Amino acid sequence: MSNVLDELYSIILSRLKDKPEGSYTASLLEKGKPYIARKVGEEAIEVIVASTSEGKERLVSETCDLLYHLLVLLAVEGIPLEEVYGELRRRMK
Ligand SMILES: N=c1c2ncn([C@@H]3O[C@H](COP(=O)(O)OP(=O)(O)OP(=O)(O)O)[C@@H](O)[C@H]3O)c2ncn1[C@@H]1O[C@H](COP(=O)(O)O)[C@@H](O)[C@H]1O
Repeated sequence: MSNVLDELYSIILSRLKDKPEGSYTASLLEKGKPYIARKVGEEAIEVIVASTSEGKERLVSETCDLLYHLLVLLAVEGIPLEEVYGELRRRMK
C-alpha cells in the first residue's frame, strides 16, 4: 500500500530522471548534492525555530519542507525509501 511519502518520493524520482522545465526538484539536482544537503540542514533549523515560537501550522509547513528536501537527498543518493522503512522497523521495540 502506498502512502503520501511513497507518492512524493516517486514524483521526485521522475523529476530527477526527466528534469522537466520549471521543476524545483530538477533545479536542486543541478545545484548538486552538497547544496541539497545544506537545504536539509536549513529546513531542520526552520523546524526548530517554528517549534519554539511560530505556532503549529508553521511547524507542519516547515516539517513538510524538511521531509521533501530529505526525500530529494535520499533519491539523489540512490537510497530507496523501503530501506529507511526497513531500518525503522528493525529499531521498533
Ligand atoms: N513537496 C514539495 C516541496 N516542499 C517544499 N518545496 C520547495 O522548497 C522550497 C523551500 O523554500 P526556501 O525558501 O527554503 O527555498 P527557495 O528560496 O524557494 O529556494 P532555494 O533557492 O533556497 O533552493 C520552496 O521553493 C518550495 O516550493 C517543494 N517543492 C516541491 N514539492 C513537491 O515535489 C514534487 C515535484 O515538484 P517540482 O520538482 O517542482 O515539479 C511536487 O509534487 C511538489 O508538490
